[in-house]
Amino acid sequence: MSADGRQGGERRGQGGGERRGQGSGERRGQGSGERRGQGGAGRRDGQEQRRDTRGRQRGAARSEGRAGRTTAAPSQRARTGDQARGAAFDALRAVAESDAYANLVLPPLLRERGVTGRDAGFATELAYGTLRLRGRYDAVLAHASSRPLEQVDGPVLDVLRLGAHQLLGMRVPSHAAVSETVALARERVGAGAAQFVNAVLRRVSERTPEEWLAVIGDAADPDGSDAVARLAAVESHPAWVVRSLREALVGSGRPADELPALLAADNAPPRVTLVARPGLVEPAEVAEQTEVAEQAEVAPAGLVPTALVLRSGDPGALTAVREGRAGVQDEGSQLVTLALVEAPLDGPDERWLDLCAGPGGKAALLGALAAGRGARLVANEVQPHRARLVSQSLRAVPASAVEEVRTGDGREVGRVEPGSYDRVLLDAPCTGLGALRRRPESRWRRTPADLATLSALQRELLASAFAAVRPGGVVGYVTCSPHLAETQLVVHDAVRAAQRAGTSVEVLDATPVVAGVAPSWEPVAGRRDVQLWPHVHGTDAMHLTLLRRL
Ligand SMILES: C[S@@+](CC[C@H](N)C(=O)[O-])C[C@H]1O[C@@H](n2cnc3c(N)ncnc32)[C@H](O)[C@@H]1O
Repeated sequence: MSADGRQGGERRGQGGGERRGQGSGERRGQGSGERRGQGGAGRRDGQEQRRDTRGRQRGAARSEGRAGRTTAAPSQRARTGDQARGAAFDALRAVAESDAYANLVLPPLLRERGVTGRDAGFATELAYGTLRLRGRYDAVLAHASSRPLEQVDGPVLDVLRLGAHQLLGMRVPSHAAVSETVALARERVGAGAAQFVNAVLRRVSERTPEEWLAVIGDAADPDGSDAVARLAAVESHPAWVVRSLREALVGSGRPADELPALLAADNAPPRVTLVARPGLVEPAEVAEQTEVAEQAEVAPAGLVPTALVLRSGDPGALTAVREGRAGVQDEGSQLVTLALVEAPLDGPDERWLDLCAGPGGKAALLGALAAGRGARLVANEVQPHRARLVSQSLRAVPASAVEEVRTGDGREVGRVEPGSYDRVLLDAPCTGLGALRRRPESRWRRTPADLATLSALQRELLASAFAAVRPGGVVGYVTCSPHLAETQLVVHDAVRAAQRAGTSVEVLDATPVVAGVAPSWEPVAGRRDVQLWPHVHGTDAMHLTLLRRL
């Protein structure tokens, strides 16, 4: 909870995600790989004071150069609504109408409107939290509304969801949450709809969040026999995702009863993790820069030595991040990259390939490590604009360690350059079901049909990786999805297909390698691959299988 009675907002830029169709991985702009500019909540600057205890902006009119409006009648002032809520609403509409990504539309909206500091944090948590918890809030609103939600216009429903998140997810005082949201409704969807919003939100405010969870859980699962339906409603995930995550937990050797904790972790804003790229900057130097930047605070992230958690402040304010010597990168991404580089290898270790490199977070870490070992990296990416981001991400890596950043279809590389690389990273395009906390809307967009398309692509890319690596070389197969159809099944099928085609590949035991780079990580009995989890490791649910071509 913040000093003004609301829960702290999410840092801007936290809710990563990629453009549609680009599969998984880190967020766009990450380091330049991941997004920058995570100002938002938690900043101890003058902006913090600008929101009063009712969650309203104070002095916003003055700071936005519209001081003249403050002389208007109170009713007229209310109609101007609130810039932060307005921006959150517009982001939700862009997501609904234009298939936009919230984390791509909201930051520019906030910049254009001069919403900064604490207000930006409020708007970000409001938008991202509302999107993540949409399923839960729709179940609540269905109870509170006199009309079936299917008959409520999209913009009105989005206003209601924003109100529900303030009441139940952000603990904005009820009177402020209702009156400010009704003002927003009046401004954006009209007076009649505002009355409806008022009536529904008042009903929502009559119960505590805990009471609502019991109500919607019981409605979804009246006789206590359908745990998936209950969890889907209460933890706001589509039922097929709940089932898939349960299968992934069990299939990776974890107990099914961890499922509620996993789903809850998907609903929490992720922490901002920095990578200090080895040889380019020391973690201690990054920490010192945060002292200079004053508004930042870092601490070791805990799993791998390159990772630091940025507790507050804007990563973009750090010189090392601006220069590309450090970046914003999930700790799981760091772990799998470090593990590939540490995998035992006989013979030369000179030429590395990142087969699906965009936007370049792992490529930058690989490049930094390659520079320290006298190796050279080829980074391949199918989309030209993402290949440009890879180059940007590699800007601090010595040129001698970067052979080429190229645009091309990774499925062709094995055929065109057979047996040419000592280590190959395949960070495959995937559903991103392991990074739902970063991509607020993605759980509602993904469908089981995506799995068929993506897993076919993953198999082809892995076949290409097997062909591109030299005999004795190592392939790291990585996804930021734990879905078994994208992890274990793809590996199993691709190994068998390679065998049939005359290429022998063995699955290496990744556990000693990962234990070497992440001493606090605990292996799971009976498994040679590695599956990370947000509720256990605080990372995205990254998967790693290490393979050697024989
Ligand atoms: C999971 S992301 C990679 C994230 C990246 N490794 C990082 O750490 O920043 C997958 C990438 O694969 C790219 N991709 C999709 N199909 C591809 C293909 N056929 N060949 C090469 N890259 C492809 C996508 O555009 C996307 O940039």
